[in-house]
Amino acid sequence: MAQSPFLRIGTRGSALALAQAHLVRRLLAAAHGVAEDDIAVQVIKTTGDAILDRPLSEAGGKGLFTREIEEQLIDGRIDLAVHSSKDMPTVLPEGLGLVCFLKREDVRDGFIGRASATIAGLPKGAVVGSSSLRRQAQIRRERPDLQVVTFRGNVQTRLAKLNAGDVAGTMLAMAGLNRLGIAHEVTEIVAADRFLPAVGQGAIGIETRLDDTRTRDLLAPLDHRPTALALAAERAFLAVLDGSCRTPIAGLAGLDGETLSFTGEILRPDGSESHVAARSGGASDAVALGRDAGAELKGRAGAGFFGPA
Ligand SMILES: NCc1[nH]cc(CCC(=O)O)c1CC(=O)O
Repeated sequence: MAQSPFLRIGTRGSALALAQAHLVRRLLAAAHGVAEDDIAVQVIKTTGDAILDRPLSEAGGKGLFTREIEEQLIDGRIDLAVHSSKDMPTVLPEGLGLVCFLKREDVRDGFIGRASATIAGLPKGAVVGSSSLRRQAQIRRERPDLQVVTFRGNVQTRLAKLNAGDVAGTMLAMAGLNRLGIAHEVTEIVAADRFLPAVGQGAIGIETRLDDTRTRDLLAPLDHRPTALALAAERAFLAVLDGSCRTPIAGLAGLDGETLSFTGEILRPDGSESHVAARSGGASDAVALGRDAGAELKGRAGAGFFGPA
């Protein structure tokens, strides 16, 4: 590596995070005609990586996976941080922003079943593992008889628990499985209008200091406008509703020509009730579309919808 690298990327150390950071490194090297070795990838351990024994929603939520990385951005020890947009809080530290989104991967969830290839085929009362409150609620809505258990750890840990027979099935994002080259494990791909995905699912987001024009200019060729517009709508929706991380929320936007369509959903944790709001409009209205759908659902849900605070 050169004396001082062309760029310094910060990332978490999970296999998925590393795959994503290396993808961004490859794209940046190709876009600017530099060697991949001239772009440093720095692994940063976060509080979230260290907590494996309880649901993250109880440990303090989404910021747990980003704080240490953001400190290094602010200190200038790294130039950019590569994230799964899905894991990013809607409010970022002062001076930082998600300034670039790569073209989105598959937005859908995949079911990996052992007792049955499909969710519908699972025996009555079967145990399904999921770490996501959204997926837990969506599974319970379809199959109130199933026992849904919280299932933490990275993708590999979860597959190991599945193979050990701890559960009859689990659900993971197709995007992560594709990036890890293990999508062949999936026994049922679930359509996005059946399990509406998490806000940001499948989209890699890149965070920088907002005043770092050099890095922002270097990232510009990687930015995928349809994904960025979809994320603007989805994150505006989440920001209206995101009282806490203990809330099953889903949202997905897509650009067709210059028309942006957004669908958002909130669910009771037990899946017994859900509400959907949809909006479409011009690309320049992305934030307003998401916000408006969020406000509608907030009004329809009323206090206590997501359960006791
Ligand atoms: N919270 C973990 C997480 N964050 C992003 C992904 C998958 C990749 C993506 O959605 O972009 C995953 C794993 C999963 O949900 O299966």
